[in-house]
Amino acid sequence: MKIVADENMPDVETLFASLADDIVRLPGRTMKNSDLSDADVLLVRSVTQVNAELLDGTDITFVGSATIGTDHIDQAYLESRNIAFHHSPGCNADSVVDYVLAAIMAVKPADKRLSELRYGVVGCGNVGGRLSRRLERMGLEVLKNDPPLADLQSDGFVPLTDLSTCDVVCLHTPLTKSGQYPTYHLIDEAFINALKPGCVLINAGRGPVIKESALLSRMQQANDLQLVLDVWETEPAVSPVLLPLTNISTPHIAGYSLDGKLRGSWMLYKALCEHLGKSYQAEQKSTLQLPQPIDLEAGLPPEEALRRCIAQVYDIYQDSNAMRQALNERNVSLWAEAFDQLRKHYPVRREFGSLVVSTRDSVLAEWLTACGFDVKSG
Ligand SMILES: NC(=O)C1=CN([C@@H]2O[C@H](COP(=O)(O)OP(=O)(O)OC[C@H]3O[C@@H](n4cnc5c(N)ncnc54)[C@H](O)[C@@H]3O)[C@@H](O)[C@H]2O)C=CC1
Ligand SMILES: O=C(O)C(=O)[C@H](O)COP(=O)(O)O
Repeated sequence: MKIVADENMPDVETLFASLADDIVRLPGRTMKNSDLSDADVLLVRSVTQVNAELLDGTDITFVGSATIGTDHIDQAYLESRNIAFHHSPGCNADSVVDYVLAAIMAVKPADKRLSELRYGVVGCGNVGGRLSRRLERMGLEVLKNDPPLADLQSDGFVPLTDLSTCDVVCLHTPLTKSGQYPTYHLIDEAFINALKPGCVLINAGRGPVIKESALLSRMQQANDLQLVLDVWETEPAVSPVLLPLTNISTPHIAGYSLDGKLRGSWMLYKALCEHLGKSYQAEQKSTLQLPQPIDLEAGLPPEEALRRCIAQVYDIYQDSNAMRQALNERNVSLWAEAFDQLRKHYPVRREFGSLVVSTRDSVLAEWLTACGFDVKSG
């Protein structure tokens, strides 16, 4: 069996060696039909468009995407050719939630406590659901918008327009252009113009969910939103006009904890084993080094404790500054390439849950557990 896999998927050789005679690694963005002529299995990330053009005439029987999102996959085509498809739902959801909490702490007004702000979450699945639960457990007020989920369980959701009263709005929908609730340009002029001055708008879902021209228009007229953009309408190309108007700008790395990436590869390994009727290890074993544990004195203000814990595992400004520097030192025509290079060479980042926090303060212990850390109290 021959596997062709994206070069940026970790652990493929270790996991899949026993299943394949040949494993070939290729850059995902430029994978083409002729690369797959004698392959049986294709493993991709979000940058490969998997469709008739890529697969017609090939003998691929299994496609795996080590991602949560599936907007790059023509699932109807795969079904029509009876090609099995699996992705990795939830694999990097905690990583995205960590990113959002780090972003909120980085850009929230210095004179406001977290509890003085109202939070809006659009899309409450794996990522938005976990984010909402963490925020609610932290005692914060959260307005949730998710029409497909609301249709199923009715309680606890509000219309999108209600979120214009929020101080922080986080976008976590898939990118869809059809169906009852399409998300393409969901965040349009009407929503953007209704946002409160000072609102923090965070997009760690998919770029085209925001109509960038409408965002640009508000920012050019009023420059009164705090923007945290991890995803971009035309990525890997980034708007050179929008970039300087953002507070935090990153190259689609919200889900790039090493934990999340390894989980994505593991989920595909498990799916392929099941597809082939082969047995596999019951659990994914982590060999990752833990971040330096942290001890927190009793009586520390909770937000200061959170700040120290986040600093131990993730510096979001480092990511943002790296992107700005890489783009600003190049001609705009080279930005797309630079964006992909930043993603390819992304440093090791661990999830909040990998940080062991010790404290005797039971209030802090409860709060930091809610924030997602591994707290040892007492
Ligand atoms: N920036 C990054 O690194 C990452 C981005 N993502 C993106 O985030 C998206 C969400 O991820 P998950 O939460 O795991 O997906 P999910 O499928 O678990 O949840 C998506 C939620 O969005 C809801 N939704 C769909 N249409 C909607 C609409 N019109 N308005 C409001 N809500 C709507 C769905 O009902 C569902 O509950 C992914 O599809 C992917 O595109 C995911 C991982 C990493
Ligand atoms: O899982 C998803 O969906 C994502 O957006 C991934 O974090 C994107 O990473 P790549 O697949 O583009 O490496």
